[in-house]
Amino acid sequence: MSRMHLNLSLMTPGHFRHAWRLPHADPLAYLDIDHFQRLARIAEAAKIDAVFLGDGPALRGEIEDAPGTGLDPLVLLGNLAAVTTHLGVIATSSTTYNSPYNFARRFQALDHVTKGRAAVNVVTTGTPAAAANFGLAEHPAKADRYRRAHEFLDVVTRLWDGWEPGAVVADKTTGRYADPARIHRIDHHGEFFSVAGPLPVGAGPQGRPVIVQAGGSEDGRDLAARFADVVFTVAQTLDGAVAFREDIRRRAEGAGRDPNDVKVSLGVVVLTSATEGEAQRRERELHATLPIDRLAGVLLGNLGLSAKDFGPDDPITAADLPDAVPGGAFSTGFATAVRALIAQRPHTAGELVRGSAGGAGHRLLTGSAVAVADDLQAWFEAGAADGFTVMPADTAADFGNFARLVVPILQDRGLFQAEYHDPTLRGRLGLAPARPIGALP
Ligand SMILES: Cc1cc2nc3c(=O)[nH]c(=O)nc-3n(C[C@H](O)[C@H](O)[C@H](O)COP(=O)(O)O)c2cc1C
Repeated sequence: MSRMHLNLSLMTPGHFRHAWRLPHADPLAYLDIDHFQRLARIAEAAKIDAVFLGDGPALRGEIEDAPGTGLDPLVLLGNLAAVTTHLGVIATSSTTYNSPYNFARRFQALDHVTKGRAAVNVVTTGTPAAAANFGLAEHPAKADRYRRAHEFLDVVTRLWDGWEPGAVVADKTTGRYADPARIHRIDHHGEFFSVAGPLPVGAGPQGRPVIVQAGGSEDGRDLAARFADVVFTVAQTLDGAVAFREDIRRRAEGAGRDPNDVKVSLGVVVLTSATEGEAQRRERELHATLPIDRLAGVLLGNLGLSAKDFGPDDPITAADLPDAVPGGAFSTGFATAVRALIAQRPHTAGELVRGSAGGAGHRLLTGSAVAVADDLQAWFEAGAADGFTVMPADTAADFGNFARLVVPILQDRGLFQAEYHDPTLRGRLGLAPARPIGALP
């Protein structure tokens, strides 16, 4: 029986960003390293593959009603390496608002300090506000962001591959430390970057950190087909998820890769408790924290609709939707997921907001541990994903509930690992050893 992969998001206070209002919640937990170390230990005890943090280099969302983006994921996740031994760490980082040399160096360092458990979730950044933090008058157009991302990852992977195995000889007798002939410059000159290389040190245990990609547009899918080891995706419908995974595998094959070397990790917001009744009660409590009118306006904007035309309780039909996702949407992937839901039947913006935990697209799965396990098993066995990136609805409750209540059911069914069988994340994901995509001189 094939096994699913499971990642857990550390997003705090939860994928319900307004969960900070609940009586038990600590409104500053998203800044507390003890909170995150506690979560990392819970995840490792459950044999979770990796913990994950989304990110954007700007204050995102309305800070007036909820915390948005939190601590820099690289700094935070690097700290968790010190309190874990097997748990992978997936830090989101931008190809638009970074230099490839520093990016390559930082994630190579993360692979060394985690002893082969590092992954980067590459995004082109969906938050226009980031542009002003980097001296740009406006957020680059998506096509330009993706063209830059291709060159960016080509440079990064070639830098990661720049030191051949055995470049360090460390001969104490002759005093020769390394063989310069086995350490390669890349001398890249392209549209966006000029980078000489090499990096100051050689590769970590994985050769290359695992590359996760999140972006569901045509350009996003092409980038994933060429570089991604894992694609983090979003779907509200089973058919939509199955079609996306088939498309990614087809595109990877078209890029000359083995489609089994690209794993699809489907995002799902999980709200689970020991009983169905308690889960439903908690869902009502979390829904009550949402500023529905404002969030409905954000969601309508992502669909290319206006809050002037649709109130939170007005049904949106497929006929109301523009032919294509608007260019300014946070993510085509998210908007496509919601459009697929509306294509099944009309939904109100309020329903869509509640059904995606107040966000813009990930499916909310509420239920008892058995019901959640049944649902994940059904989507996995239908070919919707190679695994899931589980986003706790209320991290203070659902992170631990998922790890302690749902994971053992999946393990008992033979659907998830009961032990860590490989010390590196790349090995555990069943990925081919890292190999040069860009040609070394
Ligand atoms: C599942 C998923 C997760 C994403 N997470 C982030 C994120 O954490 N930060 C971010 O800036 N963009 C995120 N995005 C958006 C894209 O990565 C990217 O930033 C850009 O908006 C293009 O997305 P698109 O190809 O889906 O249109 C995410 C997209 C998807 C589909």
